[in-house]
Amino acid sequence: MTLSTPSIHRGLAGVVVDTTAISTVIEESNSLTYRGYPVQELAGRRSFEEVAYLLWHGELPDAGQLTEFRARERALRPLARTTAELLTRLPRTCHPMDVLRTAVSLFGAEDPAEDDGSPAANRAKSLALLAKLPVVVAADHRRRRGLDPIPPDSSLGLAENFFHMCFGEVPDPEVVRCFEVSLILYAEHSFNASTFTARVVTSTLSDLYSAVTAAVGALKGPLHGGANEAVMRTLEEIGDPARAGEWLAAALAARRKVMGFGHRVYKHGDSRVPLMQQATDRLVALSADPGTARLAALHTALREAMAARTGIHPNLDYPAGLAYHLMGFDIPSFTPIFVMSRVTGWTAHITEQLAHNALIRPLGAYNGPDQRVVPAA
Ligand SMILES: CC(=O)SCCNC(=O)CCNC(=O)[C@H](O)C(C)(C)COP(=O)(O)OP(=O)(O)OC[C@H]1O[C@@H](n2cnc3c(N)ncnc32)[C@H](O)[C@@H]1OP(=O)(O)O
Ligand SMILES: O=C([O-])CC(=O)C(=O)O
Repeated sequence: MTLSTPSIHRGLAGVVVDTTAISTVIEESNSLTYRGYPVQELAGRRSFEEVAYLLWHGELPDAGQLTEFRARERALRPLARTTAELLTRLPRTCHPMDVLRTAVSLFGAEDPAEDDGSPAANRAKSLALLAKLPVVVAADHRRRRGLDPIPPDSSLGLAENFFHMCFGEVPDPEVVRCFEVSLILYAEHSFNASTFTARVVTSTLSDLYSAVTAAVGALKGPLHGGANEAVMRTLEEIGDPARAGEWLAAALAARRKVMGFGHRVYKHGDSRVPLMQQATDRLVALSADPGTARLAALHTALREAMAARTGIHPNLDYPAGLAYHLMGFDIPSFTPIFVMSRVTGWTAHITEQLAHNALIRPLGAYNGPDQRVVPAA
């Protein structure tokens, strides 16, 4: 008997698994829209809080809705004392993504409505995550330096407050704006690996915290969100703009993946890169550090060498990695900052999955041994 070979889609490349009304990449114009609005226009004209509202509600808020939304986000920031204490007991050497993953899990454990999957309950949980995750990331950023946490300041917007909780001060408004642009560009990207992870967990009718915990784990990997940290480590490894070409030749010969380059969907360049690169260039111009010009030259040299040798374009993580370094964050906090933003997209997808749920359960083509008899023990 001959069995017909099923077609295999390794990595689900090119497979359309469901519909979504949240965002789309438009191939012809190489653009990305959130709920129909070009992300570049949103980044130029709106705050990150407005974009979060848009992703969750489908429309931008009017003035009254925005005022209420901002007030609720600010009120939800403080962590429960038990959660804050538990997080400080994690090893100081663990990666901040481990801290964040644990934090989301703890938020679920402390929420009496954890298993209420109604749209209203999930919206409230999503807003609480948006408000609390920056507090966790900032406290951990300080813990790594042996410093006490700075409590959230409800007079400050989300981005400004995050800087204040990390460094005790709010930087130049242009720096805050570059940060906000990065949060808006990172917020949502359709069925990427971490969002798909959240949808898989949700499809079993598990709770929102479990889905977000799993998504944090998926984003940590260097082929996905972890690449923004890997970009800075690559630049550190190369060290000198003059070495970029030689380093790249050796990396490609060793079949190493160059972090911050390539994309599963964009094959002609990531639509978000030009705007993020513009923000990064602005940060370079604002920097008072004498080493910045050399670092920026190295960043450009590697991009140009990669284009010349492979034709592979940078993805959003390439300019964002350098931008976060220039803003003063240490490398391990780059992917956690991505989480602070992407939690908006994940939770929008969780709501959408629940509204039209079907258990996500693909098939595998078995290629193990033929059926055999268990030998007697
Ligand atoms: C926000 C984000 O998550 S954006 C993505 C962040 N991730 C990274 O920057 C990690 C580096 N990039 C990569 O590993 C890949 O480009 C991915 C995982 C993002 C996309 O991968 P895929 O769509 O599966 O493409 P795939 O890995 O098959 O690449 C096609 C070819 O280009 C090569 N290629 C793709 N990206 C890179 C890269 N960054 N460095 C070197 N070669 C690369 C592959 O080796 C492959 O070559 P081959 O056909 O000779 O084997
Ligand atoms: O879409 C992807 O595969 C990865 C990505 O760029 C993102 O999640 O922002």
